[in-house]
Amino acid sequence: MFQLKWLWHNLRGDRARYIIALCLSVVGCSLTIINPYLGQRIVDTFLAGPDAAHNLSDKRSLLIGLCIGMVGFSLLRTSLAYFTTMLYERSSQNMLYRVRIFLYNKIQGQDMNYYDHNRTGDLMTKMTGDLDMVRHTMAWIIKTIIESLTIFVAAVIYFFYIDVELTLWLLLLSPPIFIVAFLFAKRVRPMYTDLRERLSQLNTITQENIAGNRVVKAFAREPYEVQKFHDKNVNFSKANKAAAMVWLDYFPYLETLAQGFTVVLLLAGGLLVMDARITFGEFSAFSALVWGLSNPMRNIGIIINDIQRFFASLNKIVDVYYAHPDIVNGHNAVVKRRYKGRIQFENVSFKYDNATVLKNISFTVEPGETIAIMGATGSGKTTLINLIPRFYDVTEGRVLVDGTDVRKLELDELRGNIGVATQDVLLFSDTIDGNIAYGDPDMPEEDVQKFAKLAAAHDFITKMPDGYDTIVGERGVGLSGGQKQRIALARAMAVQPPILILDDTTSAVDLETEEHIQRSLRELDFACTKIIIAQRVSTTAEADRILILDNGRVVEDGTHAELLAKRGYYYEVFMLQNEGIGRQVTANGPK
Ligand SMILES: Nc1ncnc2c1ncn2[C@@H]1O[C@H](COP(=O)(O)OP(=O)(O)OP(=O)(O)O)[C@@H](O)[C@H]1O
Repeated sequence: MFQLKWLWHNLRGDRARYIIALCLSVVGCSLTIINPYLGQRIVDTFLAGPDAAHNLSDKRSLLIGLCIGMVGFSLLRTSLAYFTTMLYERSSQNMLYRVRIFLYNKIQGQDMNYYDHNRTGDLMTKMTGDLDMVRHTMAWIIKTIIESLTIFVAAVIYFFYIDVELTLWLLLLSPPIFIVAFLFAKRVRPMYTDLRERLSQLNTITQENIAGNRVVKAFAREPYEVQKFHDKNVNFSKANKAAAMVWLDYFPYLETLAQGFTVVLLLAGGLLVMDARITFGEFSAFSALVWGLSNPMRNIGIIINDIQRFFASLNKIVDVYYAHPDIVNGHNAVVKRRYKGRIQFENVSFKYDNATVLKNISFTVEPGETIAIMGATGSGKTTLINLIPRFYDVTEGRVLVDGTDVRKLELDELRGNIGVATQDVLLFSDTIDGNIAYGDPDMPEEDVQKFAKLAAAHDFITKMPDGYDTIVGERGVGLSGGQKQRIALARAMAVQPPILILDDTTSAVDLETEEHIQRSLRELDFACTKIIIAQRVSTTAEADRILILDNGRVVEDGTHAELLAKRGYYYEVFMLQNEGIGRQVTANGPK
């Protein structure tokens, strides 16, 4: 069975420990028949046998020996159970640790397409609840199955040894119990798959809500969000109750049948005692061990419930476990090269699923050139630059860096040569220093400050209470939009890449600061090809070339002056913006 194979595979490193735990479970549970046997001897020899009174005075040492034996075996069983549980816990926790690392690496290695199609809340559920269900299976479900089976088999063998007929009478109850259990399992299985899905929706809502709490507050939508959460919570709770109710439908039958063991024992066993076919001691052994038959039957419901949860969780985990990104590292470069920074797009088209976003785009950027990309929102600018570091692969055509198709370049080397400041700025919960030096944690303090100055961030950073050691919260909470952008820009420049991609990075900074940044970008002390997405003519005007995108196509391509002369989209934007900013930029370039 696939699930067991998967568990076995991932138990690597702890297999011996786990097998020992299973063996000890079997040994420990087999010992359960010893005390009823000793009890049987005590009853037959000292309480109910024909020579009981005589034996009580004559064989006192045997009685003491049997009693000590009972206490000794109880202690032995308890110690074994303690040791066994420890082994189960250690092996299952070790496995959980390994699989969690594996899954985390898998998730890290996925491409953008994967993240587009997977909800964060769902991935979090896989990494936490689902993985813990797998651990629970190893440490509890399999253990309980093995122990219940061992006790059942040991009790049946012992019963057969005492009286075959009475044992068969008792076993008559097993087939109906298995039928009821089978019907229950069949009905409850889809419910747990559904339950797992609802849990994931609940987690997704919670995660989105916490991450987006500023938007929620800004729109005063707390009651709406509470209601949304409430709906999902009710949804999950209802599914949980429904699954529990199904169990209650079957529980009375299972419980009655399990109780039936005692009834059959009392009736049939009592008759056999009266017929003197079995002794009182044997009857007492039967009654002491009858739980060995009825308890596993009672546990069946709980075990089936947990197994179904395990199946639902494992199905989710293997989605990640066996997921293969489309964009992979073809080979590992021994020495990472520094590129010159030549970028070519050759007849590039791109589709997200079925929607074509870029159509037949061709252009070349020479090393050291600065190219600006402008266009209406949704025209495909971000998508276009995402193709250079291979966040996505082209659908048609080729993207080349230094004359080589990016799909043939080593991925880490390629990405290591590109500094990106994305449109949505994400800063980590770390110091400002740590955020700027993210691409090179060994970066000296002076360099961090140098790039912060270039990004016009140094002044506001030094005014903060702890300067560069100020911890910025998740998503850069505590900083303004423009401040976050400047830290992200410093982070991108700090790796001194031969290719720098800036996606609307100065949209939230004032014009004066932007000018400072423009100057810095012009005067960078390392060779660098720059691709800048911008909406302001003041940003694009100085670029060596400007591309205008419209609906996924390059509709204008030229210098500032050439595009103004064309009197197309760029000219219109220029006119609109110049009216607003007092004609800072002229048709001959910026002043
Ligand atoms: N991950 C995605 N999955 C599916 N469609 C997407 C995805 N990202 C963007 N799109 C679609 O692709 C088109 C181009 O988006 P893109 O982000 O490249 O535009 P843009 O020009 O950068 O816009 P903006 O200036 O608003 O940032 C849009 O229609 C958008 O809805």
